[in-house]
Amino acid sequence: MEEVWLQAQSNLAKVLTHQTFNTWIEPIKYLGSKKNVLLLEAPNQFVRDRVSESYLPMILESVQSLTDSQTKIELLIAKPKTEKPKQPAASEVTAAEPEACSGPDHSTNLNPKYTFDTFVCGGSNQFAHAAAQSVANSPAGKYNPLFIYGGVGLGKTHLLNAIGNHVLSVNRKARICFYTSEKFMNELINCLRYQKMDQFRNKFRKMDILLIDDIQFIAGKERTQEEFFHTFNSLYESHKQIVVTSDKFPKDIPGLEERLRSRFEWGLIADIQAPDTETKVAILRKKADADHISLPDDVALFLASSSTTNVRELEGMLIRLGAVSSLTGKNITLDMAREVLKDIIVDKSKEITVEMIQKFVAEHFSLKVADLKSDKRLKALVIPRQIAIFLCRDLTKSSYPEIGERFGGKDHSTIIHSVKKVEKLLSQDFELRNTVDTLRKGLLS
Ligand SMILES: Nc1ncnc2c1ncn2[C@@H]1O[C@H](COP(=O)(O)OP(=O)(O)OP(=O)(O)O)[C@@H](O)[C@H]1O
Repeated sequence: MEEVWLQAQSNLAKVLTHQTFNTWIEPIKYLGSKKNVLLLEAPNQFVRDRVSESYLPMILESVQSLTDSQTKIELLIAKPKTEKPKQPAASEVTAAEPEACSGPDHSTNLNPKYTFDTFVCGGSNQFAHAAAQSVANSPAGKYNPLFIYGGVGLGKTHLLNAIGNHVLSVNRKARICFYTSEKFMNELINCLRYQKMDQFRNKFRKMDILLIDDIQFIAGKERTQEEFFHTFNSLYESHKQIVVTSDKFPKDIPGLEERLRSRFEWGLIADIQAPDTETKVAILRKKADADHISLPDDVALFLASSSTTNVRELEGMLIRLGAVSSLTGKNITLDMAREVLKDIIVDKSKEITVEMIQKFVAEHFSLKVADLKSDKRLKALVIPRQIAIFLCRDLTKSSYPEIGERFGGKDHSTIIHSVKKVEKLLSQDFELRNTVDTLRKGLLS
């Protein structure tokens, strides 16, 4: 059975990111077996709970594909050791002692490029921009917490950094920290692993300004929400400023604890909408000037008229044009932009087919389309297959039986099961959610 566990781990390593694997799967050790039960051991209760909550079905599937469907898993908690915990190997990126646990952290994580000066204010973002400026000018004043929400690539992170950079420019000694909620969670996990929660708490609770990006990712993460809740309370009670961003309004974040939701609503909630064409042109102009790219008006308008509202994508187009221009020595023209961006500025009416999805997903996971259609139960195939099926349901008009037919004649109940499985994982596993988002975006672009 030990061999089985090692093989299951190595199969899981292929489908999970390095970070997830190192944080959750690698620390699980083989303990023994009795009858058809595989006994595994988590280093502590926190890891045990989190793995049970989010990864056990995956682990079980992996183990059963190597043994049989009767195999069960019992995940126990390791007995506390009295000696000092083993230090991680240098190669264990995520298991490295977190910043909070390795002494005072003087770094703010702020991106110096994201300031109010480099932010273009237009109708779509003026409310959030004004709120951010007000907070930057008088932290912990009227608007505490400030909750900024809006779609992907609309400037939330930029504004969050702008607040921090402004405060720092006025007061170099201000204690500011910018964190994504994912980094907050990973640091929490590592501090729990190394039993250094005091340092974690001290670090965050001594801040003058706490800036947390993409707070929606802590939804459903019980322990992270609890710790964030206490951090929030401690800062709020000491009249320190908290600013968070999210892709949704607090009420619309599934899995967000009620007590956090209500706190986010204590202060000011400001949204950022998709930019209109004029704002897109103004952003492109500013970016072109900053990067010394000569951008004619008609080309700026051509880019701005593309259907994307994601400013990051617009910037990407501009950077690509700038690169082609400097490599070929040719000026940017409308014809050149049309040619260079023909794969990016796309015909949105393009119809997505099951075959396109199968090919795209297979390429993404370096698999054969035939493997996706097969009935093989290898872990490295099961998840990509389920994702492909989910995307077919999501992006095409095909019915369950039609999708089943195209996936090697599978029964429609198998297709429904796959769709439901991915739907469930999407709310628990942000790595999987990122993968699905990337695939969806790639197919739509
Ligand atoms: N109004 C704006 N003026 C100037 N640059 C902008 C503006 N809005 C967005 N950008 C730029 O677009 C890029 C994406 O913005 P940002 O990362 O802040 O988006 P976001 O809303 O945080 O996205 P995500 O949801 O992916 O976290 C950044 O390079 C940012 O500088």
